Amino acid sequence: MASATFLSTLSLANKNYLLLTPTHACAKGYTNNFRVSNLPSIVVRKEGSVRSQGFVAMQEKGGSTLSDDSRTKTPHVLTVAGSDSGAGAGIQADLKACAARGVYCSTVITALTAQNTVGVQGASNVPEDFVAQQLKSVLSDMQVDVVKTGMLPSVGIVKTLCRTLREYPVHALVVDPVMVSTSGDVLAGPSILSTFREELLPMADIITPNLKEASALLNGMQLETVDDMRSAARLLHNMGPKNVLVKGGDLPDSSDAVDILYNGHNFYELRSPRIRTRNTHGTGCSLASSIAAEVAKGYPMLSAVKVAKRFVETALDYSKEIVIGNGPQGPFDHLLRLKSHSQDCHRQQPFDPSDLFLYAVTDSRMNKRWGRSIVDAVKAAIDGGATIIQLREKDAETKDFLESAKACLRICRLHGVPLLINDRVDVAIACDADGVHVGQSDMPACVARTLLGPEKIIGVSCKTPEQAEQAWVDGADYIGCGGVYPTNTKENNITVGLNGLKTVCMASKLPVVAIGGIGVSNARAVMEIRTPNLKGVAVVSALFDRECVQTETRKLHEVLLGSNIGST
Ligand SMILES: Nc1ncnc2c1ncn2[C@@H]1O[C@H](COP(=O)(O)OP(=O)(O)O)[C@@H](O)[C@H]1O
Ligand SMILES: Cc1ncc(COP(=O)(O)O)c(N)n1
Ligand SMILES: [Mg+2]
Repeated sequence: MASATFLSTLSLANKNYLLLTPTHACAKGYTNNFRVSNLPSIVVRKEGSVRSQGFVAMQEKGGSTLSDDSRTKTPHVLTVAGSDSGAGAGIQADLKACAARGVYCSTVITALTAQNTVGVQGASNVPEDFVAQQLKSVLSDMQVDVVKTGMLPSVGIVKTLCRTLREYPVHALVVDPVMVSTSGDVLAGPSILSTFREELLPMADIITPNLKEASALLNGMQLETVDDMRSAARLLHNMGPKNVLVKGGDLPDSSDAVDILYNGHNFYELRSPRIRTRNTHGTGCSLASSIAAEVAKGYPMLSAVKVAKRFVETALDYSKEIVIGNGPQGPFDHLLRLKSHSQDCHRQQPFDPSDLFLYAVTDSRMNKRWGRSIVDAVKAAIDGGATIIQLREKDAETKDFLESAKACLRICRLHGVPLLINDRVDVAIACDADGVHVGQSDMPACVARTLLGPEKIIGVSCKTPEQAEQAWVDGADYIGCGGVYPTNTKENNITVGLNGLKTVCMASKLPVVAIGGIGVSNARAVMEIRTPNLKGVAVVSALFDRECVQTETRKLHEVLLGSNIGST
């Protein structure tokens, strides 16, 4: 890097600093801890430090305030590892772990492996100079916080990495000294051991060997007990890394998954119950990436390791029964999403506006008055022809509400009827309902959308064209418009009438369901306003404040069919 980019040196608190231009600092990867776009700023680098810890940014105007602006940057982990064609371990596991932990992950690929749940069928190293090129591309531009290493299959690649890291220092280095896959296949031979010991380990903030790898680094030392793991951690620490985590996933006869963390002063024995599952392929890679992710967010090492271990344990527990591949070691599900899609009868259907045809909205007080449970009420409404259900339980205790919601969801899924939760986004998430319905003073639809994800159904109550427009902008799927007629279900509710309904329908880009005082006697009049996006009626009292929910629902269904709209 040309020395012309140095502005000058500066003495602050008896330490020498180099002042770099932001462009230069950015190119060198020194800007990890603050916002570069906040120009004009001067980057101050502590002279002689190899790492970027302790970097400070200083405003050019108003000279004396030093500020760490780290909050504005996206945490970024670079993984330097091998590709696993089966995507359980290696680069693919790293990407998934980082995504699950909410950090950005870039990738430098060191080797391609032909791999599945049976084992490793082949491997091909990426040429050393191309590894160097990938490293430079990412590190010179992308403000990496933490580098995490996995499969480093040759001495040349290890040396290339160490050299590049000296040129482009990062905040922390996490080394998973991958040598043997869980299936027992060799991923990096013994020839790399001395380069690991002499060059890479001393640069590491943490190394995460499993039992076999710790043993190999310690010339074949036998590791069979937790005490052995402690001794190994101490010996490995002498090789120079700041922290050593000896992983005990493969510890024989242990009912717990025990890992030992040693930082040169203290030992921490981290225990979690051993999950009984075949799906442990990629646990080591995912643990190291998750540690890197937490460190990139700014957490101290002990917290990072604890959170990472809890994450792997949670994902293993969630994934213990998923079936991928025929071999002895399956991958697990980092994003905790695969199970619900594999159970056909529990799959959520995509939203279809014609589902709004006969929309049954429960009310616990009414059901109580008639001596029926919410679950029985929902069952009866579905039997009578309800096409979508909303649980609107304003007085229920959260625990009871959640239990009823889960029971109702089972019934709804069996019948292919969507189930939404009124107002309580937390309950909807907890029971994996099909969506929520929110009012104008509830959680804004755009926030609910962020929490629920893109495919859940979101409905919003609207009385005006402006509210309908906002619902569209916020990413809602439908709007509920009313009260069309006066109703006792809601206190102080303004009645918009058929005219108000028509105005909102004509302005709305979304499908509309009419609500408020609607029943057998007036449903036809509502549907006869005949705007194409009015898809149905939502009903509370006319179904649930009656003796027989099923009969009332059926009657309303017939009236709606007679009005010749909507459902096909
Ligand atoms: N069956 C399991 N249940 C819970 N945690 C596990 C299980 N197997 C491994 N782990 C944990 O996963 C992480 C990776 O460990 P390990 O499998 O020993 O590493 P590697 O994949 O490198 O061989 C460790 O934190 C370990 O304790
Ligand atoms: C490309 C590649 N890198 C690493 C591993 C280690 O896997 P595990 O995390 O199960 O020990 C692997 N099997 N393949
Ligand atoms: Mg393993």
